[in-house]
Amino acid sequence: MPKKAKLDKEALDYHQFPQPGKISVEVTKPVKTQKDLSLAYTPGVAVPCLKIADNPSDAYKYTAKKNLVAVISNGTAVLGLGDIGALASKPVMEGKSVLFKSFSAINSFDIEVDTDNVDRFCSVVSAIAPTFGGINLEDIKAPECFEIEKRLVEELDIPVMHDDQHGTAVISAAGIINASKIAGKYTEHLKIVIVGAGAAAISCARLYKELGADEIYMLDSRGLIHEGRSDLNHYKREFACECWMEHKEIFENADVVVGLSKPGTFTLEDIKLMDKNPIIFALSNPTPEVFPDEVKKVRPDAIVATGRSDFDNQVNNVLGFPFIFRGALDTQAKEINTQMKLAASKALALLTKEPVPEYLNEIYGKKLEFGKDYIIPKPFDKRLIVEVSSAVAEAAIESGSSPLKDFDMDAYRAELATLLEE
Ligand SMILES: NC(=O)C1=CN([C@@H]2O[C@H](COP(=O)(O)OP(=O)(O)OC[C@H]3O[C@@H](n4cnc5c(N)ncnc54)[C@H](OP(=O)(O)O)[C@@H]3O)[C@@H](O)[C@H]2O)C=CC1
Ligand SMILES: CC(=O)C(=O)O
Ligand SMILES: [Mg+2]
Repeated sequence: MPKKAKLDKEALDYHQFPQPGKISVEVTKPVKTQKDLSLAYTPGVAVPCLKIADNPSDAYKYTAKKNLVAVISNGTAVLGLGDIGALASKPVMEGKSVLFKSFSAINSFDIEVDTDNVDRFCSVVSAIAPTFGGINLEDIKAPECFEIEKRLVEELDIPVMHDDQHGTAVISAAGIINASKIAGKYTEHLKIVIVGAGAAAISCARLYKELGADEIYMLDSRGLIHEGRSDLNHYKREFACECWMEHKEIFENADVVVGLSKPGTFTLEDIKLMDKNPIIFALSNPTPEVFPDEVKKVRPDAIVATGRSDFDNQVNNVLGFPFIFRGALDTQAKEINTQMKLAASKALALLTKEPVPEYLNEIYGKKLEFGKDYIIPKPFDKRLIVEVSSAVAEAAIESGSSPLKDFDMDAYRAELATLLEE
């Protein structure tokens, strides 16, 4: 059987057996006796209900809210598959819930909302928000995603983050910090081309600017985004360069290309034009813009990353949202701000340079060492929860997003280290 057909069959079997889907709900209190039932359900359950009615913050004390995040999509930009609808997005959203639980011990439900109307979507999400400690928006297309996130952040008193925007920005920024070091370049001097101008691309460009990069060229399905175009929304206009230029000129001597679009939107010919040690992030999922083995043939000096789990350098938001929400939930942060995102990027970049524990070398079947083929940590690295979540928590407190004052960071790090113990 061809390799692709074999993987397709394995993926379907994985999702179907032994029972359909990837998540279930577990009960955390004893429910074995009449007494248990009278505590868990009526009459006992009325007592915490009335406490919460008197004091809403008691919901964090008596319910699962504190450690529960909703993964919510309307299915309009599912991976790079496009607008396949709410129901068809469910395997991805269940998958995000799996990653929350597996990598940061956060409970999560996936919720697929069948509407592409911004008002309707926002009113559904804000109506169900009391259940949750945080909201992870996923795979909602641009430009609607920007308005949706803005409104929900303003309206709700729990952290709300659109993962495709900020998770992707945090991880790719960490990748750029490390790859530019390996390439012998400064982030401030990079010429960066971003192919795609949607949810992920716009937010990535904003965070790269925070890192000091200011030569950024962005392309959408109609080509270069420049001031002469009359078809740009104001999100794209933020990254319009002054003048139109030829496609060839955009890639000439570029240091970095970040693909956040779909397969085939830039080519090996484009990559050949780039500066020495080019950094190629082909991040579209499941099929990258270009494949690493093809890039390596034309540019052996390239540092290449994809969003996939089956190549080196997985630049994927799986390294972000579990740990960002962990730090935000634990500090009761009201929002996930730029300081928290930058702290996450820097923690990821730093962790990559540390010696890799032996269990990870075993999982990946090779010795992992900071360099061209290891620019970013691996998702199974159990140090991520400690390093990234504590960095996010610290930034939440320092930036004032968290109301907590006397937070014991050493004790918190020690607690984080125990969360993934079997
Ligand atoms: N690795 C990772 O962690 C992540 C990867 N991604 C990937 O990024 C991609 C985009 O996701 P997202 O931003 O959410 O989706 P959006 O739908 O918001 O954006 C898609 C963008 O791709 C652009 N595009 C389409 N065709 C071309 C083309 N020929 N040349 C240049 N740009 C083109 C669209 O242009 P136009 O505006 O003109 O329609 C649009 O700006 C997906 O493949 C997704 O899997 C996303 C998040 C995380
Ligand atoms: C990884 C991810 O969130 C995406 O490709 O949409
Ligand atoms: Mg996504």
